[in-house]
Amino acid sequence: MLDLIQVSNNTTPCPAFLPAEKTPSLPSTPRARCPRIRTGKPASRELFLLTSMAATQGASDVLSIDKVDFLKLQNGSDIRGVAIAGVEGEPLNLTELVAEAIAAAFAAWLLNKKEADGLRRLRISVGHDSRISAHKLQNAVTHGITAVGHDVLQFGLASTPAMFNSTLTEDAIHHCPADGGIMITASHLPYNRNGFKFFTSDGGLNKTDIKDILERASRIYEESAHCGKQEQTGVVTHVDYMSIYASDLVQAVRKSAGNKEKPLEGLHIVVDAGNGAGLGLFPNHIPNPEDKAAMEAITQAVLNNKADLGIIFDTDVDRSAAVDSSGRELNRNRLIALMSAIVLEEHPGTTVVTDSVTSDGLTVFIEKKLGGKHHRFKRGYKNVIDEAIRLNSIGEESHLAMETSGHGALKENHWLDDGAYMMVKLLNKLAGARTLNPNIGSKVLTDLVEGLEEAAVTVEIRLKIDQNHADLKGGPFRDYGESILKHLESVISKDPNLRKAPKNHEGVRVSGYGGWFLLRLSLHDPVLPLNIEAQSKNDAIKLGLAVLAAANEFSALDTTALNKFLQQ
Ligand SMILES: O=P(O)(O)OC[C@H]1O[C@H](O)[C@H](O)[C@@H](O)[C@@H]1O
Repeated sequence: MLDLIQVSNNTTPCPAFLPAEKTPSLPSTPRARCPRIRTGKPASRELFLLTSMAATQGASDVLSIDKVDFLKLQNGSDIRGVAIAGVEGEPLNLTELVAEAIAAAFAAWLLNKKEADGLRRLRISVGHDSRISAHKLQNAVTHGITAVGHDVLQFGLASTPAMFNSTLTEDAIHHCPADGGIMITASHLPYNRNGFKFFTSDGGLNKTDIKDILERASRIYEESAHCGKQEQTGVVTHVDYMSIYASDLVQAVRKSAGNKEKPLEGLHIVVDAGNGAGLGLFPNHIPNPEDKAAMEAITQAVLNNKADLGIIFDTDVDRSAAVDSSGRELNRNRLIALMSAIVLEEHPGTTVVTDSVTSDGLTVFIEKKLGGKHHRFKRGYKNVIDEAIRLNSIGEESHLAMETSGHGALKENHWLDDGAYMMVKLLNKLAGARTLNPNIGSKVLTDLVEGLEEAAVTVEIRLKIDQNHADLKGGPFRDYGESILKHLESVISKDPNLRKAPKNHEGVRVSGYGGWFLLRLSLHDPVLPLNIEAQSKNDAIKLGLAVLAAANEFSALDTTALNKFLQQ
């Protein structure tokens, strides 16, 4: 299903859009020389009048743009910003013009990478989730790419894993593989945010690549203020890629049931598809399988409908979780245990890489019950996946990388961070079991996590660092956070009831009172998340008090949330 919507071919691209190293230098005092540019606001706020890139705004030839700190849009290996105005304290910073510059920067970055293969004209797939800012950003991204002479495959509503997959699919009729893919999403974040994830056939881009792209985007954004209106020279093609991707997933389930056409026939499965499609405002709950309200909603739907299984995704389908017919949640540690059971059946002895907040019970389950190895690494889905890839490269076999957040990737699926594929693995198991016993339901899945020890009390408390506090002496919050962790470590070493975890890759993880805690720095925010698991509230309080004793020494750390937990 192809729909060619636009072709043109002329005009010299604005130098701002050329790859960074080829950009001719602009006059040193461009604003004085360019007749189109005048400033009407104080220099400190640098307001340019911009004529180029205006097409997607539907604006007149002249519009104004604020100076933007592009690097602030980096969120690890993603780009995130505010795309809808109106939420107090969250000013708009992901405008269409910013999005255009970022897309042009990605194209320049990708061209640099692909030039070695002789590629001059790129094909970039663009998809989006259900947010209300999706269309305007899709148009902006498309314009940013076509204005520099590359082609766009517009997929429309798509999932993040599908965008990566489009760089691997061999399908000339649908113009695949794409040289690169852009997913417009802010994952499970609130409706006013949006952002980008970028892919090549090597996987998702890493932090260094994102920084490079944002630096290029910043130059493009500022320099484009001096150019005339850009004509789009690239071709835009609409491709119904989700049908291709979905049919691959359906084939996988059929195959696991001996190529039966309808292996799940008769089962009643409830799906919560991120709770935003169509509206994009997430009216019922945050679309996140880690979120309590989200899990309660899908559990209730399963019970009310007497369904056999419930499945829940986040908005861009890279996170997922399930609920069995009795309403038992299969998320967080339980979902990792379940996936480990499935993967270890296929690959005995393999290493399962997880994030840092996984439970001690999970280690025992993977190692003692399943005969695998649990490698507890850092938080962050990209960290976990990259670590699994690294282990394989040094000869340690690993087939599964998962986070308690519901992100997960399998070696057999190109290490694609894919919530839908995780659920397909569960459905495969179910479909396979039903070929032997047509009456079997989701109990076959629940039985696989039998024996997983779980703590009676599980909490995550997020302690904020006040970045403007005098205690930080103007320094970065990360340094302050590190000094808190260091101090905690020394306090712990003097407490005979507590033991630091022998192997630990992130923060301070400590066992004691029959449970454990982990205090670490958030990947992105000025926050120290504290996870505690214990067999009773009393034991959890003892662990919490040990943290509080160290934390109290640091006046820029807000311990209100911890105090509240301790007093409950
Ligand atoms: O470090 P935190 O603030 O808890 O955030 C950690 C989370 O950040 C992002 O959402 C990543 O996509 C997740 O993979 C990660 O788990």
